[in-house]
Amino acid sequence: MPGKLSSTSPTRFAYLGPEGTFAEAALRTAVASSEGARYPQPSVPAALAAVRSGDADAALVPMENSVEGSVPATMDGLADGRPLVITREVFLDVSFVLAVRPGTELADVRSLASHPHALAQTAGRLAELLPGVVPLPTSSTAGAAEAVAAGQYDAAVCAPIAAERYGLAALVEDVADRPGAVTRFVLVEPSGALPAPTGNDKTSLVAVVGDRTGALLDLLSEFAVRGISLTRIESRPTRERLGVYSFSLDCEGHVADRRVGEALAALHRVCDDVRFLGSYARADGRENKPVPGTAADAAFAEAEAWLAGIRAGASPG
Ligand SMILES: O=C(O)C(=O)Cc1ccccc1
Repeated sequence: MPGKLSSTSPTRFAYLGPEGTFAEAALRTAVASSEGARYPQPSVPAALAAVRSGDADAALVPMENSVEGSVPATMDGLADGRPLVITREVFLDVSFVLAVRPGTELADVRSLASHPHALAQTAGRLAELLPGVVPLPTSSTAGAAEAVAAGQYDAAVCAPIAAERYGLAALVEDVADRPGAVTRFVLVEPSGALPAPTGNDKTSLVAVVGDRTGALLDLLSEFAVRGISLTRIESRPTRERLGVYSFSLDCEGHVADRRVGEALAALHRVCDDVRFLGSYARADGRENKPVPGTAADAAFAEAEAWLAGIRAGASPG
């Protein structure tokens, strides 16, 4: 693996590279350089593989965008393979420039490349600016900028900082169709890492439901009856056959909270498969909804004591 760090290094952070990606910007906002070394990877699967192999201690990868939705490589990379867990989420405002080699004008641009999410968020403007130019996907925005510098494409959609990093000129600034886009990144670590509850946490998981009537309703009910609010749910193909899906979701609360732990245990009973993807501090600037008194840890503890009493032969109270 290029640039592998020695095991005596401080924390080794893999990220979707090369230098100049939004993932790098997100990592810089989340982790001071004194806390570890940054370690660019050519793709999301490569960043996750670096953690699985032990070449990196953690990886920062894009999870979803407010305009374009989830990043399939991250969703599928976390759902399959050796288990990893999310220990942190990071939100980043993204804005794009159309970057070219200095001297290139719009009329010279015959090829254009970027990460599919960047292309999707700029499709309207690009069609106006460059009619007839078919955009090509790359594994990152900065990867496209690097390829433009190498003469592989005429233009890239990337962060202003990537244009600078690869000696390109920003021919058009702010090329997004909708201003204000936010991307959510996640820091993932080997399974077993579990940040302590903060009181405002989220839990992520993937559940495979059976091909039967009401299977998704059963899954949702386990959250609803315990007063747990979902913040995201989406289906992904399991790639086994059409008709079998996994549901990737985030809910409010920490696995250490009784209601969340019991919901997870219930899913383990009612779903074909459940993978815990981590509990971590909520970082979108919003507060979890108030927990009904009947779903608080104290209510679970009281009910458990009551049941234990019955089982021990105490007179029903
Ligand atoms: O390619 C990048 O720079 C990334 O970090 C992925 C991405 C792509 C488009 C918008 C946000 C994040």
